[in-house]
Amino acid sequence: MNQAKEHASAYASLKRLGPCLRPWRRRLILAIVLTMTAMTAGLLIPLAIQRILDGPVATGDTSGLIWPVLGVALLGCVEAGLFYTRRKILAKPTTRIEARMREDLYDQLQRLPIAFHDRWQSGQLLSRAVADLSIIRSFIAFVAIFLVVNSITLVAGLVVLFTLNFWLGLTVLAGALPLIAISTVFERKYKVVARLAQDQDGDLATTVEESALGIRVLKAFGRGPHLARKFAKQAVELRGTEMHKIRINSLLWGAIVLLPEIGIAGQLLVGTFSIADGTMTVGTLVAAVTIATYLRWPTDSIGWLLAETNQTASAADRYFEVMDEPRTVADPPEPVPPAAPAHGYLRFENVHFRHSEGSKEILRGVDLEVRPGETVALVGSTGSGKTTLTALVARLADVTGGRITVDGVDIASMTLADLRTLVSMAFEEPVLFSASVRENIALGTTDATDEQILQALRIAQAADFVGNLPWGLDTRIGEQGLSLSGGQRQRLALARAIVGRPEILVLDDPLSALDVHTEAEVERALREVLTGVTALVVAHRPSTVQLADRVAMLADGRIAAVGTHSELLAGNTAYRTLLSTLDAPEEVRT
Ligand SMILES: Nc1ncnc2c1ncn2[C@@H]1O[C@H](COP(=O)(O)OP(=O)(O)OP(=O)(O)O)[C@@H](O)[C@H]1O
Repeated sequence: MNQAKEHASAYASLKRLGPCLRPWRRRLILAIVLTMTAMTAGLLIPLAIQRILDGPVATGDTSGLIWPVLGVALLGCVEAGLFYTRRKILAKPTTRIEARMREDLYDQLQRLPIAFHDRWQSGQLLSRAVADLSIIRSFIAFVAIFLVVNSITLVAGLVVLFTLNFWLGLTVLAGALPLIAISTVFERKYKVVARLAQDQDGDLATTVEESALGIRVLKAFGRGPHLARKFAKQAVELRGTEMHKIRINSLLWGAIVLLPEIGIAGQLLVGTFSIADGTMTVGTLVAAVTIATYLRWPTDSIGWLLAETNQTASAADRYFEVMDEPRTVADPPEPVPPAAPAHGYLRFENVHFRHSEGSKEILRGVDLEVRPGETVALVGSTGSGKTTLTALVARLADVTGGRITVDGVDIASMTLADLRTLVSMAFEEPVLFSASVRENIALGTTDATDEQILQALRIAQAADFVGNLPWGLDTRIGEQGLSLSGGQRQRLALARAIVGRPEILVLDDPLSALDVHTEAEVERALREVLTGVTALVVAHRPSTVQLADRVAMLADGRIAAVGTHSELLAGNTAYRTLLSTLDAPEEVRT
């Protein structure tokens, strides 16, 4: 990409922040005006000094000294007061803008399809939600304002200098121009390294997060040292990139210190000769040097501010990368309400599914009906697509062909909220959140009463152990419920699935983590719930098959056989073979 294109793309990225800033534009403009006024006050101080030196100091007449001195003090107070006010009036908009963008990002993450989350590392999302948004906040609060103000101050200061004395102005300009050119070159290099550091930071966050979540697996397999080495390697890479950033910055700062000093030396040289031949006053030289010193921050900062601007452009790119992801699983433009009253009649009609364009088709024409109140167990060899099929019922992904209906209404034509009131799920891996038991169960339905929660816990055989927790329903369960046993977590996940009394229950083998005794208890309880509900249950164990009225066998992306367990056992060789590969007590197989 050439330089013009790069600038255009950084500008385009920053321009996209416009709508986020629009509600606060008056305050932002006021902040720029206040900062401009403060800088002007600062620029006037050297002119007052010139008056003092060429007046009272040169003539020895101190009678008129009071006004310029008061003027300097007043200008100082105005400058300080305006800087304070700028910070104060910007605090609210910048933190609000950051919070709003963070909320929007979180909302987008909730609405993006599972396929997106399968593709993206969570650490990358975390670093976008935290580090990148804080870069954007500091850009709005500081960098953007000073980029405008410092550029104007630089031009205004040079105009004042040229007005004081042409040659003094030229000397400062001769120092400033190469500095700005050098800064611009460094800034371009810095941008590339800054983006690399942001991405590496995201990778590092992913490793830390995954190691924290998977700590049990890592310990059990003794993989801690391996992960530690991976982490150390990533940390060293990030350090290398940060060192590269520091090297670029050091060279820039070298130029930033050297060139203005040379400019001041030049001013002193020109000024002293001019004073000697009587074409300049001492006051003018001191004023010019003071202005040149005052212009050092606006000059020095241009490169750094441009680098920060580029860093913000890449933070904005990273933010909008996520925000631009299409919400492929979304409400239809003209939703159809579910049938009323709902019966929970679930039908798969020639359902096809593939994960992405061109990838292998996992489901290749699934036809299956689950009648109201019926429980159908879904069996199939590993990788045959059972989990995929169940995920389609709650639209965690959308079918790529055919359709799924509930009571004759295509689920793709309902709102997601309506569909997810009708359909509830429990997964093989029960995920619990860092919250109270009550909050974890109430995820299943937003307006659950304590009575409904307790009823769901009783059915899932979880009421006793929850009752024994130190604060009952209010007990906070650790991150992902790690302080509970696998069986306890699974029972809470089941309670969550049934608390909203859905018409259709989809269970992706939620019994797999339970011991034989507890599994039997939950199965007994489930039988009660399943009476009034349509259920599709993925079964990995023959004992789970016992829950079902009928069994559907998935093979080669289609339903290869449907019938009762005994029918299939008696008449289907493939079913018998499949069951023989599953882990089960002998008595269940017959
Ligand atoms: N995100 C994904 N992208 C591409 N392929 C995937 C993805 N997730 C799963 N698959 C593939 O889809 C196929 C079906 O997977 P699925 O998890 O539905 O099988 P399953 O029958 O539930 O298996 P198991 O009994 O082992 O749980 C597998 O071949 C799997 O590798």
